[in-house]
Amino acid sequence: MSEQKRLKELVTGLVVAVGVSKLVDPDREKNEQARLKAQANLQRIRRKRVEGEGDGGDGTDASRHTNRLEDLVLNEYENQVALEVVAPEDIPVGFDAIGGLEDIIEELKESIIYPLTMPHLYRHGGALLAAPSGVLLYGPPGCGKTMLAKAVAHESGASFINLHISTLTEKWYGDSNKLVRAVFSLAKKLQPAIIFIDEIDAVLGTRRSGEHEASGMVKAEFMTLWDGLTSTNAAGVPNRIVVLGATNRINDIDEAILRRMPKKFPVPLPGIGQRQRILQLVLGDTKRDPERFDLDYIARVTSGMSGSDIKEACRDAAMVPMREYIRQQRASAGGMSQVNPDHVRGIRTEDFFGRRGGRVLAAETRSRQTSTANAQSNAPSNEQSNEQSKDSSDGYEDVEEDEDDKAFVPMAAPNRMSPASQAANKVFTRVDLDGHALPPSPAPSSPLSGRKRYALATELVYTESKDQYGSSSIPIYQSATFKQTSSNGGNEYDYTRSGNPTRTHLERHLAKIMNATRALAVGSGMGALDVITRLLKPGDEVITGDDLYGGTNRLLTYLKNNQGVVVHHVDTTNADSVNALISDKTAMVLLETPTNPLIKIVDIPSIARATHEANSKALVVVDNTMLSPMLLNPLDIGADIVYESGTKYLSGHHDIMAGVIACNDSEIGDKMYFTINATGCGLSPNDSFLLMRGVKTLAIRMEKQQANAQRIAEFLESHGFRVRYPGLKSHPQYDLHWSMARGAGAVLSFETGDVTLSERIVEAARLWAISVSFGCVNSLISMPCRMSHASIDAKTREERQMPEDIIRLCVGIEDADDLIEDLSRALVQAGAVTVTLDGFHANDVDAEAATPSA
Ligand SMILES: N[C@@H](CCSC[C@H](N)C(=O)O)C(=O)O
Repeated sequence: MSEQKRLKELVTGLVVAVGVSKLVDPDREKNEQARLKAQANLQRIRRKRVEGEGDGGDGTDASRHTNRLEDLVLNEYENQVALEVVAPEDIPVGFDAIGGLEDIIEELKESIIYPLTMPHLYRHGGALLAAPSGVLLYGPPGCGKTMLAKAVAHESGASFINLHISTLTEKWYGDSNKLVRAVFSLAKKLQPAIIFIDEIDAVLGTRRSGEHEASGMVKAEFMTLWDGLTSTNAAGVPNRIVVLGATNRINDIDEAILRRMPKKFPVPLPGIGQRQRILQLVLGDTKRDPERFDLDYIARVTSGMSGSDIKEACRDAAMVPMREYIRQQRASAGGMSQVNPDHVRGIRTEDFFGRRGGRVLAAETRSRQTSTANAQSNAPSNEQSNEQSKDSSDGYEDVEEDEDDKAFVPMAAPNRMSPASQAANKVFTRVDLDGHALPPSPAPSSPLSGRKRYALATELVYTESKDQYGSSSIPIYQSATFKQTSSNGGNEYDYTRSGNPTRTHLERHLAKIMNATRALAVGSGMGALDVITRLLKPGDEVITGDDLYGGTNRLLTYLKNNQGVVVHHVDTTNADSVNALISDKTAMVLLETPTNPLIKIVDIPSIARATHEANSKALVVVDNTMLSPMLLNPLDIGADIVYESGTKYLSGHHDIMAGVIACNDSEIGDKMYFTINATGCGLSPNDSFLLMRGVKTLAIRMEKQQANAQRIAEFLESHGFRVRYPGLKSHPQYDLHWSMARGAGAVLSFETGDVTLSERIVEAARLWAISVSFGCVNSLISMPCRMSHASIDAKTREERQMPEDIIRLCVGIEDADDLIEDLSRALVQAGAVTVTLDGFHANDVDAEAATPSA
């Protein structure tokens, strides 16, 4: 046999032998690798402990009573578990990297670290002074529970067994139990040791009927061995092993397991101070726009977000300047060949509020910063029952530990904090216009927080609240006052005039759907305009329409007569008329579109552009009540402030009065919030709840109301009436309207040419209620000059050419045929139409009065 042939046979034999051995024991290789890795792991622990031996400078004796690690012989299962062991010295997180948790840390030291590290001190107290064998950290995901657990291991010098569910899940029946036994036997060999189980609810969740037998056996085995930890060894030395669990679903943990963790520590969402630190750390050396980045503001609006959410929001925001730069480069002549990272602009506040498709909401030339406050912390106290501490099941994963996690410093629940740490963690770091601590005011609903932005119909329904019970609907916090934790305050809310959780929830939701960074809810639409017009001072000039809601006209007239504000009424459908009046005294341009009741259309983008070009300080304010955010977002097309009567479409049932305001400018938002707090016009908790409920059905109501309105408008037009409705092609500003809006709304008007005829029609209607207002689910009919606009005196109405006979129809969600039938009958009964064998036709209407003017 040649040398070459022999070599070939040898190699073949070896290959076969290895193959056969694999067939005989497919896990052999895996086990061997585990053994080697585990040995390497333990070797590191041993080396560290030997280095630390005799180093009793800190008063601890971590190495005392420890088994000689070089003598450790591990079985195959212990080897598998040993893969999850981390030497305390290898954990880069200590208590000094955690801020705001002093009380919890102190308790952790007393109840775990000292008994683990100085057992001789505790011996005289017997079992009473031993470390508890189980400790639970619970709270929302992404708040640093894992980091806290690791810090405990680091500080105590204990071996850290980071137990993953996959470690205990073995395919061979019975192996899982062996692994559980290995966890405890290894912990005994390595003690002091911490067995850390993240998401303990997944491993040791509530036992249920029908549960797999193996799973039940694992839990039973785990509990038996856990109970054994309380026993002492032959020398009377207690075990120094603690099972440390972390969960964001405390209610899902088996009762029997919970009893074995007598110490429970809430780790709530980060407070304002922690969020500032998180932002500092996560943003690191990310380039910031010195003029347009407000870290404090971002810290405030991220209230209610976990550390991992904030990190995700930062990641999204940081992409905006980069994306913008790449687009510019692609579009430029130089293309991508001349990219220079130094030319990428710094991150701005507005980058945190990007909109779907990367379109940034913020107007390029205007500051988009907003100040807001904090949401309530929902973390229950240590003593609270499990039921009370159930966290919302929002499906977020807890953050993986990495360097960035140093930022996820949890804050103790307020009622656990000492006055000193409360002072250090003072919640309200901002002051109002008078220099007083700024109480809570609304933050936007969704700084991106890494989540997809849905279509409006979805966003209207989808709410993000971290209610402690996961309530689907925001609770009504029917409370005027909120208890504080010390004389310094310390809680998020103090007095409902200043802020109320139900109102805050609504305001955040409104901000989201109105494409604003700040929304405010007050007692009525006119209350909203009152808040806005308090931005004016004597000598300021306001330019507004000549076809204007009566209440708006009344308030402006009051300001003109009593507050030294100059008010110009012009035809705002003609942008040139507005432009001609703009001067450096112009403080506000106040627009309605469609106008009420003549349904004229105003070109918001053109007027806003011209206004801002002529006077950058002038504010463009839009009353969007006629369309609602469902059909128009004036802030997207140049407005600075938008307001609406929440009594109308937003609530939809005419069972509350409400007003909402939205903007994207922090200073303006602060000023308006100041007025609301100072005057006490904030929306009540109960009405906030109702408005929130109404908003959720806005899309479906508006859809039906609009479809009905279109049918009615076409019906009237086809019977010879001149109808004012932007859904009709005959509307002279049809194209302009559709260039801005997503729908025509559900308010239309028509004239009869005769006031008494109009009266007869209105009074003959049965299904159509004679009522002011609009946007409600039931249909209304009114004569504006007698009703909603009666506050405009007859002379002014005449000057402004308001047709006294005009009838306004506000269409509801009823069956359209019923509405048409009732209206037909009313028209016939009132004598407004001539009936022929072919149907009926409007009697001659004064064409001049009835033709909508552009
Ligand atoms: N009597 C009230 C009339 C309210 S009108 C309500 C609504 N804005 C509408 O246009 O119908 C008043 O004096 O303000």
